[in-house]
Amino acid sequence: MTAQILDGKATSAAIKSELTTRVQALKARGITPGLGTLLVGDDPGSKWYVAGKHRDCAEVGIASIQRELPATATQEEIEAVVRELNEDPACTGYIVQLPLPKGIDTNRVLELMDPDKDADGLHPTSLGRLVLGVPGPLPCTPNGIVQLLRRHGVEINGAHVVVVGRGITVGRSIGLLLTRKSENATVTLCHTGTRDLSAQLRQADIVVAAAGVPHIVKPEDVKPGAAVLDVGVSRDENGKIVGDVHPGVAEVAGWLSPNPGGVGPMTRALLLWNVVEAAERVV
Ligand SMILES: Nc1nc2c(c(=O)[nH]1)N[C@@H](CN(C=O)c1ccc(C(=O)N[C@@H](CCC(=O)O)C(=O)O)cc1)CN2
Repeated sequence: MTAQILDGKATSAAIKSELTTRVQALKARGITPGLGTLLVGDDPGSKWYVAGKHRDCAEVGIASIQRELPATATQEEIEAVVRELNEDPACTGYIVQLPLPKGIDTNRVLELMDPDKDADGLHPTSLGRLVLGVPGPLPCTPNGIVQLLRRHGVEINGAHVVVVGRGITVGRSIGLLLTRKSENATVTLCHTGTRDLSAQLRQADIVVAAAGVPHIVKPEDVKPGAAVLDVGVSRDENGKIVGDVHPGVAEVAGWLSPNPGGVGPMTRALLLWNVVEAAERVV
């Protein structure tokens, strides 16, 4: 078997095209959605991701507000910019690019954000709303995964999903989405304390690999025909991306998200989605 591709590039392009129409409708009613970004430090990867977010905004007609601080910025200086973005009417949603430099209390920064402007869906209020089933921004990578599966016709209803990794951006939050009545999956969350990861993986109809451990999901761990989403990003000695999923999985799985070109572009598209939805909510 050679797995069918869960094509994040094509799917994100389709979502961006839908969002362009929604942005035009908002503009016709006098509302211009604006995404703010706060980048602290000069990490080349973070710079590249932030630049990509603004390119995406330009593509769909969302305005851009870019704030940058040096790596030496203090907690107070970062919090001052967060307060400015909270007050800026042109900024209808924003993100603080992660990770923040060592020594900065990230949770304190995130908690200071106006939850109604949380474009990442990672503010404690947004996660609480998700638990309670109250409308609000959804975490971008988990929502991107749900969209990628739905738009390729992969059955989520009743599926057993095994998630590897308990980080807040993906592992911990995706279970909240997938166990909603609208998705109706059963979710097992595996992590470094899981005794027999292979045994868990072999039960999965859908695998979400978000551990950041190269090739942690091996072909012999995957049930034939399962859908496998490769979220982990590690780099080899040449800087090339190495995912959490071994390439041999393509011979066993029914569906596989490439990495790059799978979940990453979806994360970017779902960020724009949150900005548009937030603007639509205030109309
Ligand atoms: N505030 C946030 N910080 C971070 C997030 C986030 O969602 N919110 N996620 C990551 C970085 N990230 C977005 O910020 C991100 C990473 C990767 C991609 C992506 O499209 N990757 C490409 C490959 C790119 C490459 O070759 O390096 C792909 O998968 O095809 C998008 C967004 C950490 N910080």
